[in-house]
Order: sequence, then C-alpha cells, then structure tokens
Amino acid sequence: MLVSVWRYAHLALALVSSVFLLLLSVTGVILAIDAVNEKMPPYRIENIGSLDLSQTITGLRKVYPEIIEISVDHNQFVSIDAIDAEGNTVKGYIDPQTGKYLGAQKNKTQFVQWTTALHRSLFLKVTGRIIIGIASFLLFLITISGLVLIIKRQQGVRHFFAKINRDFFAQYFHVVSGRLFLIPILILALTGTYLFMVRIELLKKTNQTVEYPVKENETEELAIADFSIFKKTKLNDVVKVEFPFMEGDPDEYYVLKLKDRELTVNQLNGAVHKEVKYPFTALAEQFSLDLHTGKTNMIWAIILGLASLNIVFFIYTGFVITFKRTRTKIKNKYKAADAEIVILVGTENGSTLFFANQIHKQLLADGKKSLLLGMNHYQYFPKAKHLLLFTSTYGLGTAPSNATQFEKKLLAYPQQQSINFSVLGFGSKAYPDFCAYAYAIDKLLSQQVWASRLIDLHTVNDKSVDELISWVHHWSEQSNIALASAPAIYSSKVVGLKKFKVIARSTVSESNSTFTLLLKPLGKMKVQSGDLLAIYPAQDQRERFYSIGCKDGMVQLVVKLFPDGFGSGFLYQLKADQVLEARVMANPSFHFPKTAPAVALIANGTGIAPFLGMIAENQHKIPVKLYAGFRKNNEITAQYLEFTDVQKKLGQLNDVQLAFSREQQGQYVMDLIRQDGKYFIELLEQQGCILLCGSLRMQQDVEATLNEILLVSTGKSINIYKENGQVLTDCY
Ligand SMILES: Cc1cc2nc3c(=O)[nH]c(=O)nc-3n(C[C@H](O)[C@H](O)[C@H](O)COP(=O)(O)O)c2cc1C
Repeated sequence: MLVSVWRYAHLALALVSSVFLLLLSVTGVILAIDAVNEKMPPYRIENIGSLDLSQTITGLRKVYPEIIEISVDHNQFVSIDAIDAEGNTVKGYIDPQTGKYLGAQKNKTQFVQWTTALHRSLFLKVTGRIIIGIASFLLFLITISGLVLIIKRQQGVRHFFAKINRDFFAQYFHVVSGRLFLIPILILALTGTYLFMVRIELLKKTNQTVEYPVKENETEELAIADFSIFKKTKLNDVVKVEFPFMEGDPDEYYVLKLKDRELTVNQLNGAVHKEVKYPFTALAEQFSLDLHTGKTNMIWAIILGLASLNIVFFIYTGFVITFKRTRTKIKNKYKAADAEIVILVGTENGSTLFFANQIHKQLLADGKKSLLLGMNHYQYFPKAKHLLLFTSTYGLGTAPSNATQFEKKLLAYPQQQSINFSVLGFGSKAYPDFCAYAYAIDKLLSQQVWASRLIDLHTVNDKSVDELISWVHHWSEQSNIALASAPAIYSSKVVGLKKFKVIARSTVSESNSTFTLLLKPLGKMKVQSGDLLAIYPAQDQRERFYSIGCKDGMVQLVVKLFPDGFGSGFLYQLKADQVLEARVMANPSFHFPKTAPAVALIANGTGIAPFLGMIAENQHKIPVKLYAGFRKNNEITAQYLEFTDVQKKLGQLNDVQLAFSREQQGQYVMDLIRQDGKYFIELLEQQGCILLCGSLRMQQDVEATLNEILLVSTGKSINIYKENGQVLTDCY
C-alpha cells in the first residue's frame, strides 16, 4: 500500500513535469558539452593559486603600461584589457606571470546562447523562469520519491547498494541508473530550484557596505608591490580588478571584485577605502550556479551532462514501465455475483495480469462466465465453480502491491459453495523465496472448507511461457475447459498482422456444418501445420484461433459454423480473392515430429485440420496412421477420404480409420484405438509419437484408453510417454 502511494506520487510528478524535464535535460546536455568544451583551450596557468595580486599587477605593469582591467573567469583563465608598450590595445587571455598574450576571448555561439535562454526561461521571461523553477522543484520531489522506492525495493537502506535483479530492461536500467545518478540529479534539482528562487527575488539580497576612515599613517605613498591588500589577495580569489581611470588622482580607486565582496582601494597607498560585503544568498547563488552548470570543473561538468542525459532515458524507461504496468485493459462482462470462473491476479508490474487476461479473454470468447480481478478485490462469488489465482511474489517472499489485503479478505469472506481452486505462482529463481507468496496462498486456500484443489500449484520462473503452458494443459485437462496452448498467445510480443488471400471455401449443408477455407499468404511468412491462425472478425481486440494445416504453401482451416458464431460466421462470409488480415501464432510444441520413427495422428471434428497439412507435407514418408472421429459420414468426411486416398498412394500416409458416432453402429475414436491397441503399444515403445487434436473430452477419453492398454501390457502409464515428449496435444 505504502509502495503504491510513493509509486503514484513518483509517476504523477513525472507526468506533470516530463515535457519540461525533457527540455531541460536535453538543453542541459548541450550546455554541459559547452562547459567541457570551454575548458579545452590551454589558457589555464598551473600555479594560479600561489600568485598574489601585488606580484601579478607589478609584473603586468612592465608589459602593459596602461591597464584598464584584469579578470579571472570561472575556468581560472586570466584576461586583460590593456595597452601594451607599443600602444596597441590588447584584449584577451594572458599568462599572468609573464603577461604573454595567449588568445582572444570568444563569445558564446548563437546556438549556445539560444540554448541557455531556453534552459533558463523558455524565452518566456519571468513566466518561463517560474515554470522552470517549478519543474526543478518537481525533479527534486521525483528524486526523493524515487529514492524511497529504491529503498523499499531493496528491502531497506542497508541493501541500497546490493545487487539489483533484472526483471526487464527498462526497469533494471531505471533502478540501476537511478541509484548511480541520484546525487548529481538531486544537486541539479536543488541548485536549479535555489537559482530560481534567488532570480525571481524570493530570497532577499542586500549588500553590507562599510566605509573605512582614512588613517594617519596612510598618507604616505607606497609601491603597488607593497599594498598589503594586494599581497594578501590570491589571484584565484579575484573576479576582477578595475584600474583607476586617472593615475595619481587620489579620488580614483582600484575596484577589487572578489568572490565574496568588493573593495575600493586607494591607488596611492593601497588602503581599503570601502568594502561591500555580499550577502550569504549571493554567495550561495554563485555556489549553486557553479554546481548547477559544472563550469568550474570539467569532471563535474561531464557528470552533470551524463546525469542530464540520464534524465532523458529515465523519462523513457519510466514510461515503458508504466505502459507495461497498465497496458493490460481488463474487460469484465460478468459481475462477482454471476461469475462462474473467477481469476484473481496478484501483480506489481503487470506481467502476471497480462497472462491472466489472455486466459480470461479466451474463456469469455468461449462463452464462459469469467471474471478477472485484482486479489485485493476478493469477495463473495456465489456462482463460482473455479477460482484461479495467478500471483507474483515480491520483497522477501511477500505479496505484490495489489494483493496485500487478500489474506485478510479470504478469511473475512468464506464462500458458501464448494469451489475448485488452482494457484499459479509467477516468480524468479534469482530470489531465494521463489514464488513464496503463491505457496503461502496455496496453503491458505487448501485450509478453507469450501476450497477443493483442482490441480497442484504450478510455478512460472521468469515469465516462462512454456511453464505457463504446462499449467494450461493440466488445468484444461482437469477442468474440461478448453484453453489454447500456442505460446504466441501468451507472448507479449505482438507479431504484426499478415495478409492472406482467400483461395477457396467449401460450403455447409443441412447434414454438414463444417467447411474448409484455403488461404494464400501474401508475402513471405513462417508457418507450419499445427500453428494457430488468430483472426480479428470485428477488427478490435477480440481474437479467435484456428488450427492451421499447410498445403502447397497455403494455409487450410477446418471450421465448424456455429449459428451466430463470431469467428466462424466471419470466416464463412469470406469470398474468393478477398483479403484477410490475421496473425500466425507459432505452436512449436505441436509441430510434426520429423525425427520420430512412426506417428499416429488422432483427431475429432475440426481437430483434423493440422493433420491434413502434416500428411500433405510428409515428404520423408514417415509411417503415419490417422484416426479421426466425427458425428456423421457426410460430404466433408468424404472429402477427407478422397484426400487420404491420394496421400496413401503417394506413400505419405499408411492407414486411415474414421469413426462416426451418430451413424448406425455408433463408434468413437477410442474404439478405433482399442482395436489397434497392439499398434499403439509398439509405437510408443519404439519411440514413436502420438499427436492429439480436437476436443478436450476426446483427449481425456483417448488418454484414459491408452493408459488402460499400456498399464496392462507394459505396466507404464501414459504420463511416462507424455513426459518423454511422445504424446503431443492441442485440444480445446
Ligand atoms: C523487487 C523485486 C522483488 C522480487 N522478489 C521476488 C521473490 O521474493 N520471489 C520470487 O519468486 N520472485 C520475486 N520477484 C520476481 C517477480 O515476482 C517476477 O518477475 C514476476 O514475474 C513479476 O510479475 P508482475 O510483473 O506481475 O509483478 C521479484 C521481482 C522484483 C522486481
């Protein structure tokens, strides 16, 4: 909860100030480069700190009989405005020890002047300065809230510098560079705010002036070399020395501008006539300016430049993190009172929500009453039959930020009916408490009288889609509710839509509601039988998936037309030559096993689609048998048989057996399997593969039948072959 407050504050401040901060950081980088550049010419004299003013002026007087002023800038370059022995005017950098002319003073380029003005006031005078001042102050608050977030993330100040585990690049970069540039950015923010306050005169600056009366012994004249104030003053403390206009006139003075005060000095005897002390605010202003601009130190200027550049990346990575966290938009159709499947998500950075939403969308598309909520929204779910808990783990094995209330609420709202639950933990093995919060929740749920475990807790390390799919398979099998298992569905990387031309579509009839659709990819694309095609009938977020069978470089779908079917209705109205936009979702765990010694393909209904493609592409003539179950023997099953006849003649298919459940002597595909029990035992024992595609019900029945046969003859259960990768499924 506390983390969210800081996080929202951090985000809100960043949102408000990002445009200005972006502008300030980009211009800041340019000005930092200029500050570094400025120091490049070799005008700096090494021992400037050891020279005093009396030596310097005495020496320079020999080279320049008439001096108007001497200045020492922030780079400690000494410049002079004077007339030399030949009567030439000299303006530029000199060596203060020898008077040697080193080079002309250069004005800032137009571009740097423009950038400076933009950086200081956005060309908006006082209004601009106020905006910039506020942006600097917001940067200060952002830095502080960021600091708190890093401390919380690292589990305390003690671990502030401990290793940061990499979640995803933007976040890793944001945290690591946040830690690295914390101090320079804090300094930039504070000095920027201070300069703004001084410049708009929020802080008062009043000089303190002291006039010194002339002392008796000060009437005698002294040589400059003997002026005690000049002897005491080191050259590196000087900002400027203005020389008297008329030499010898006691009413004309030296004006000595130092960093903290200004002195008026008698030109005949060196007595201090007047002293103007600058207030603390003015000194602090100068100090802030030096710190803010890095103009006094090249290394500091480089650090500030990098820090400014980093702010640009901060803004970018910060928005990437926010986008990731908020990109998943939940659409709920059902209320808590009506939902039959409730998915509760515990998430900090949104990735678990993304996975949960992919499942939720499929369930809704399948007509299931699914509800997706954050774990803190746990309440009574009077119609719920299934409770799915997807949660990440944070901190020291604790709840993510939207699950902090869950345990309390779970105990406060005991459900009134029995509900099947399944917990899926998301975490990272880089942390010692891998998925600890998911384990804790799983245990807590198992202790509730109303909760009955449907499947054991599964874990997902580092957002592994394969591990998620393992849960999908198990949960689907046990709940008898279809979920797609193509990894691409759960991958956050969205592959672009591709165009397909409709080549042919068969028609449905009273006795047959299934049709085939042949599509030609327009342009190059990677697609294999067993992959899925995602279509978007309403060109919105709603997708429907169909198994692909590949044939002569084309994609064939077998679709059952449902009355008012969102996907099937859309596909059925397509006409030849029409162009369809769709996405191919690779499904590598259901590709034809090219190295298997023999393969059995088992399907029911439209599940035959990928197998038609696999047989057509079996150029290596791996021994293949096809077993398929349908309701009726009709035009479409006749088409399948025509196809398999051709394939048998080509040697790409050894045998085909069809079962019809609604014909006389109703038969199911399991009956065919039982009849060929011996073949299946040998197939699996000799490392052959079985592929299953169709309804989940058929998958369960087929697996139960095979299990029975196997146990009797080999004593091994089907699970051994499944784990060995010899039984591949894509059922829905
Ligand atoms: C600061 C931080 C602490 C984490 N602590 C743990 C932990 O203790 N145990 C664990 O298994 N995973 C831990 N993780 C990994 C996350 O749980 C994992 O990346 C998860 O997939 C994130 O899901 P989310 O994006 O839905 O929040 C941590 C990640 C971060 C960034």
